[in-house]
Amino acid sequence: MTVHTQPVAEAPDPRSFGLPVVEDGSIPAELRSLVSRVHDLIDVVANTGADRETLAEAAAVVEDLTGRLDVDRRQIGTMVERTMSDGTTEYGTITNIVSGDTSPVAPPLFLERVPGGLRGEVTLNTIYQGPPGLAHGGWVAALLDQAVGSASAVETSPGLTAKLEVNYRRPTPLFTPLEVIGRVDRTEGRKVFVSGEIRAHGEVTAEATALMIRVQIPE
Ligand SMILES: CCCCCCCC/C=C\CCCCCCCC(=O)SCCNC(=O)CCNC(=O)[C@H](O)C(C)(C)COP(=O)(O)OP(=O)(O)OC[C@H]1O[C@@H](n2cnc3c(N)ncnc32)[C@H](O)[C@@H]1OP(=O)(O)O
Repeated sequence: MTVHTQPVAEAPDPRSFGLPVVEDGSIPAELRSLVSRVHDLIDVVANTGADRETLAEAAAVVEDLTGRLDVDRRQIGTMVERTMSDGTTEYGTITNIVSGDTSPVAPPLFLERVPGGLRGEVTLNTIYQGPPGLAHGGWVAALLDQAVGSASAVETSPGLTAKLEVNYRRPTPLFTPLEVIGRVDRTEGRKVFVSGEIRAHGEVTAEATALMIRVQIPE
């Protein structure tokens, strides 16, 4: 007797909220390289002293490239599924401005799991400058928001930030490796109390406490 088996369709992970999902491993190396080159371009453009002729040429080249790349745009909300160092997966929007794989504006921040939360390293260039040589306070808050939000998502389930309090202890320097940490302190139903910090040379430059509210994951 021959038994015909049907391949079982894998149910979509509810953590992707029914949105299109791209696996991080399937992002072409060429796209990753382009994102990185454009990231460098943003920093260079913000600081260039090139002559007018070169600037005009560059603007035309970039305009042309923009036109060529503006095809098959991804749906807003497209998620990336990332496999962490411990083998677990997490979801985030692929263009997330702080840590999205395809965002040329993202620093980028790679967070890895540690007991109770996440830890990552990032070095900021002049794209993120506020005061001279220092990170903009809004970006410091954005890094902390992402770290605590992602920690809450991986330790419990995804949610939105209801409240974020940042204490700026010391200036956060550019061009210096920063350690970014987010952790879950306690959970009460949908409320997740989280905290995190940024360190430069081992010293805390900013710390945050936040309240994440877990959203209903569709059945
Ligand atoms: C369409 C949803 C899709 C979600 C998909 C998520 C995928 C995530 C994937 C991967 C994570 C990656 C990480 C991201 C990191 C970055 C995070 C951000 O940038 S988030 C954007 C900025 N934040 C907002 O835009 C929130 C705007 N606010 C709201 O939408 C609502 O206020 C919300 C959802 C936060 C709460 O609204 P309610 O109606 O669901 O719930 P209520 O009943 O008001 O609150 C629940 C409990 O929380 C308390 N609460 C709410 N806000 C509070 C506050 N500000 N302070 C103190 N308590 C508060 C309330 O008192 C209540 O407590 P009691 O249950 O009664 O004990």
